[in-house]
Amino acid sequence: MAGAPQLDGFFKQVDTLSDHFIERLRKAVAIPSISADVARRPDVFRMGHWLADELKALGVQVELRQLGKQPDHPHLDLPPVVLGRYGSDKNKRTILVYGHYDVQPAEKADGWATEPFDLTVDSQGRMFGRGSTDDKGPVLGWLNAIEAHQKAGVDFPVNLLMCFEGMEEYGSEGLDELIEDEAKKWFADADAVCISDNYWLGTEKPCLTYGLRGCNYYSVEVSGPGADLHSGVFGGTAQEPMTDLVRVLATLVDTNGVIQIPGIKEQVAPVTPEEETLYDGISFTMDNIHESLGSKTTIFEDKKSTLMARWRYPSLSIHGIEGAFSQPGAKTVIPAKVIGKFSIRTVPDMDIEKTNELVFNYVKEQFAKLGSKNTLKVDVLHTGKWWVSSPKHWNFSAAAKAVERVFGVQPDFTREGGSIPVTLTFEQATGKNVLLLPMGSSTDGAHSINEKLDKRNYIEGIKLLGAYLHHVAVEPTS
Ligand SMILES: C[C@H](N)C(=O)N[C@@H](Cc1c[nH]cn1)C(=O)O
Ligand SMILES: [Zn+2]
Ligand SMILES: [Zn+2]
Repeated sequence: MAGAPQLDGFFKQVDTLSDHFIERLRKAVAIPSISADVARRPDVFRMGHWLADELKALGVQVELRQLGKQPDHPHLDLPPVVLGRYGSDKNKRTILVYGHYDVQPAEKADGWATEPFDLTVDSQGRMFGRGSTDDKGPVLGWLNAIEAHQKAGVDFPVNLLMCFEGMEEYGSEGLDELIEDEAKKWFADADAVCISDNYWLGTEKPCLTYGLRGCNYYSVEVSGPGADLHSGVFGGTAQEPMTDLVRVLATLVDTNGVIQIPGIKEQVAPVTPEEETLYDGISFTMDNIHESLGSKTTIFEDKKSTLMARWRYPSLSIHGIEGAFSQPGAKTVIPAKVIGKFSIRTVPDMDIEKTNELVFNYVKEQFAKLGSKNTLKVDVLHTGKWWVSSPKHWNFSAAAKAVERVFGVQPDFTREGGSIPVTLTFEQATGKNVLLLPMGSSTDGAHSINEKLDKRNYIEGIKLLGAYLHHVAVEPTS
């Protein structure tokens, strides 16, 4: 292959250092940096500082940016954004990478087979631990790639800018403003952006991702009694907030995922003839989704409808009820105030504000129909817009060559059902192409119990990130 970067020395070094890289992931997973849990905020800070120290030890220039207080908790400091710069050679391209060091909540009692913050490697090379795949493994992938270059004595092919945040799982509070602020400062030299924070469609074939759904997250509060009540004393005499709430929540979506709120589906962009032909070529089977779902309870029986439902149609999920009795046993309480949480994954051409208005009006209407004397409050907790770009850019062609080099296959070009709201912000603020380059696979269980990252995905993923940087350094401008 003429002009192909020499990568053997780097690859060999990654293999040599694999145990060390797993130990680095073990240390990261051990810090329970749960952004949604106020009590864990010191751990989120600890994680940000640990990451900054690891970067400094590798010779990366690091600055921590403070983002002020958290809007919905005015006394709580937001964790710092870790900015890094490695290299400043005017003759090299500059790549900006983003990731997050916060994680979803996790407790052994949720049903984990192992301690969630104790990385546990089984005989099949599955590394279980909260954040292993989302997103500590991929974030450390960049650090590991730097270290392997240093130890192999291989010149680092690009200048690397880094932006690692600690609030992604809580809606990336404060980050949009920072990105806009730094677009002409810390990020000014960026030629392209790469984000490693999503997953392959299956377990064997890597993919490059050019689209994400957005996320509008809502709360519905129903209150009435002055305090929690005895259901024997007050049952049948007091109007119960929980009864009202479950009836309202039940009107949002049906068993087949059809959103019942008028005006939502009307905003969805029509399927084009070009798009119709796209799905057949994607390496994805119903077995893939059944495996990652852990059951055969899919809404659709065919691949195309399933992919379309994940990528290009909105979905509404009900997540939980704050204030409701949820412990084992049979407590006979009537909760005085309950807050239901649900979110809508949004797609082109849905508008955030229009969607909020439709949701608020619908929820209020449904509550009014109950004729309850209780009080309803509906609110939006956070929003993030959908993102779709073109994969016809040198950033993507370089990544495709890197995939072929490391895995010996051509990647699929995919969209993602999840959301990384700052992707669009990076694209708009820097004016540069953004590529999503996932490390983990479809069975990793991000956000779920027993989250894991396969050792193969981690180690080959480090090679992939490094190979991408080599290819992107020499890829002709398209
Ligand atoms: C895809 C990414 N790894 C992820 O998990 N993103 C979250 C972002 C989010 C949106 N609201 C709260 N967090 C997700 O898609 O749920
Ligand atoms: Zn993530
Ligand atoms: Zn996540």
